[in-house]
Amino acid sequence: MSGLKVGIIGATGYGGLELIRFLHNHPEVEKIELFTSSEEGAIFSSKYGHLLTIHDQALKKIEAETLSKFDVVFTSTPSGVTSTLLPPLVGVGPKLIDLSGDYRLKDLNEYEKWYKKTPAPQEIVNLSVYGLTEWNAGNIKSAELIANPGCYPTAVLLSILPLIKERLIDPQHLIIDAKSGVSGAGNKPSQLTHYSEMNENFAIYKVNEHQHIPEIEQAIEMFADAKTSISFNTHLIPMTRGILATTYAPVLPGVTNQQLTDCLLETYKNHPFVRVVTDVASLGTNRVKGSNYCDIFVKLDERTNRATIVGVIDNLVKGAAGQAIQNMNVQFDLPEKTGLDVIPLFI
Ligand SMILES: NC(=O)C1=CN([C@@H]2O[C@H](COP(=O)(O)OP(=O)(O)OC[C@H]3O[C@@H](n4cnc5c(N)ncnc54)[C@H](OP(=O)(O)O)[C@@H]3O)[C@@H](O)[C@H]2O)C=CC1
Ligand SMILES: CC(=O)N[C@@H](CCC(=O)OP(=O)(O)O)C(=O)O
Repeated sequence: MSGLKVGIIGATGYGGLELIRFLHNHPEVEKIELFTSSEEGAIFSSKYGHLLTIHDQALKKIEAETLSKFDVVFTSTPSGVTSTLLPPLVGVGPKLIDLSGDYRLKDLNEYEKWYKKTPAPQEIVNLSVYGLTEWNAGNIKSAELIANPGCYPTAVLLSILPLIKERLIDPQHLIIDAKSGVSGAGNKPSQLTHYSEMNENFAIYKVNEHQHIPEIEQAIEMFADAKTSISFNTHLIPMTRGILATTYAPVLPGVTNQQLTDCLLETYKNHPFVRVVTDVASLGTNRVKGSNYCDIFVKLDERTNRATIVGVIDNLVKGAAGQAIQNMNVQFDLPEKTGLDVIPLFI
């Protein structure tokens, strides 16, 4: 299908801006309209000067009637918003792709516990499809509502799922240590992201309480058929974009380094956005910056019989807007790279 009409709710946020950047060059997208909850009528390029002459349109009010006429509606809003915003739009026309955490957790008690918000109706959560593209394309294809994965879960899951599924590592003792750039926290200022407190600082936050813990555990059960309790912690790095997540996992008896690497290569041989890096010198956030790539790496520590597994993404692209558009491509039978085939920024 070509000539897609796309609406973006939360266009003024960081995820929204990245959706616009990629959809602007998407050959099958004919029209992009931008919706706001707080700045109706504002000219978008007067808020974001880098879009001058490119997106000079006025921001529109969020109305179900207007949105129902689009082919796709992306929502890039804080958690707790789409749980009430999206149910009236389900099944009335547009494919819905939600970048927030509101539809990712199937157990509503878990959602309430980790997000501390009122959950969406269970029947709508039940029909939502988890949008980890490389692992769920079959279901994504026909989904009415996609729960786009969180940024950390994307980096973690793409790197560890193949090794758990092939029973090369022990899922019961996973220790995951993840670091993120500041754009992961969105554009709303906070104490955590305050420049003078974040710059030249390296901090741990949400210790043992990060909302992505149940999401990662749910996906390990869903895609690799293993129930597990992970240790997962997150750190803020004084840079704008990027996530690097390192998992430490015991390998099962007799497993070799070559088997671990071969498993990743085999799993992703037909997936253009996941690159298996074998030279660690080529691994880092600037190798994926601005792009939809996820770079992964594994190395066995023969002294401890533990594997060190690394996943690297740009949190705003593969961790948010890029994966959301990759999912749209799957839904509309387009090659996954359509509109996303850009080279990382590197420098
Ligand atoms: N930043 C990242 O790296 C990632 C973010 N996410 C998730 O994606 C979502 C968006 O993140 P991000 O873009 O960083 O966040 P931002 O804070 O940058 O932007 C969120 C936008 O949501 C809109 N908004 C706020 N309240 C409401 C409301 N009540 N109704 C409708 N719209 C509202 C605002 O626009 P306006 O005032 O114009 O309506 C705002 O610009 C979040 O749920 C986040 O957790 C997921 C993966 C990665
Ligand atoms: C650096 C930073 O603060 N990152 C955010 C990522 C938030 C996110 O993407 O979370 P949901 O989509 O699950 O709400 C965090 O750690 O909470």
